[in-house]
Amino acid sequence: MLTFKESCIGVMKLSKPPVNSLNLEYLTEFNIAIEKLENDKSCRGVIITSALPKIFSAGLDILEMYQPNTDRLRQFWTQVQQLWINLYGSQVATVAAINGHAPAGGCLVSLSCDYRIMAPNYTIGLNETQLGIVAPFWFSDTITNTIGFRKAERALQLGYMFTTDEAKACGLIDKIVPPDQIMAVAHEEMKKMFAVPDFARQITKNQCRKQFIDKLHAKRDADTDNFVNFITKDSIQKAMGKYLESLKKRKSG
Ligand SMILES: CCCCCCCCCC/C=C/CC(=O)SCCNC(=O)CCNC(=O)[C@H](O)C(C)(C)COP(=O)(O)OP(=O)(O)OC[C@H]1O[C@@H](n2cnc3c(N)ncnc32)[C@H](O)[C@@H]1OP(=O)(O)O
Repeated sequence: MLTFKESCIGVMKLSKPPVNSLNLEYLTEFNIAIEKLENDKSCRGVIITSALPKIFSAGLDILEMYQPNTDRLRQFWTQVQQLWINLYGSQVATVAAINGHAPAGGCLVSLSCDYRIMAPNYTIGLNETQLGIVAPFWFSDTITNTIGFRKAERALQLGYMFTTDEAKACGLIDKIVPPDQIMAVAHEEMKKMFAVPDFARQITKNQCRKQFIDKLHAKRDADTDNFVNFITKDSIQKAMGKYLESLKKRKSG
């Protein structure tokens, strides 16, 4: 993770080649970095983007979920939950500068921010069902809160990956920006949020989001148990094995 501060704005650049997949170590690093910025009194905003060309993040590292060690799998999921709690509940203003594809966990990271700008000709969405897995309730809550129930239900059922244009049309992202302008526009959007007194913006954000974060807090252990029981099922392992094979075939084909 490349993290630096530009005045009162923290910039986090995901930099885990080849595709910024989020494994246990990288999620832990991500959480530490966001918590550090959150606790820095001089930091009012955070921009999340990718240091890699063409990929914002490929989402959760599928290799963590394929033929897993159960203890590690639990730790992995705890870090995924924590990242969502940290980002969705963040008191600083957050902008996702989506400069590449953003499937599944990559989409969730961006949906957890306050504002999303995206470069053209990429794809974004919660594609979990295409892997034969199910987005947990807090993933669904997050997309539903962004694009509304009907569109979210349809997109989740299909595991639909939106083009940048489609994402803009349904409100999954807020603005389409050429890649060379994405950081400049992220700063402009940040300034718009800074024009509102921090405490008023923060209380409003809490009013909108707290109930969803509280829901995960209340069910956190059960959510981890569900995840581990679900992922370790033979049928789910088979589906994930097939998906990994299809990724490799696509590459060679
Ligand atoms: C009631 C029941 C409740 C139960 C609750 C259960 C909850 C379960 C929910 C679990 C949630 C999961 C969320 C996720 O994030 S799952 C991950 C989904 N991600 C994807 O599907 C992305 C797949 N990848 C791609 O589409 C493409 O790789 C790309 C990102 C568009 C990039 O394409 P590109 O052509 O540039 O690159 P390659 O495809 O050649 O990939 C390069 C190598 O990287 C490997 N790879 C890609 N993505 C991942 C990944 N997510 N994890 C691990 N590895 C990945 C790919 O296989 C290549 O590897 P190789 O070089 O070794 O062949």
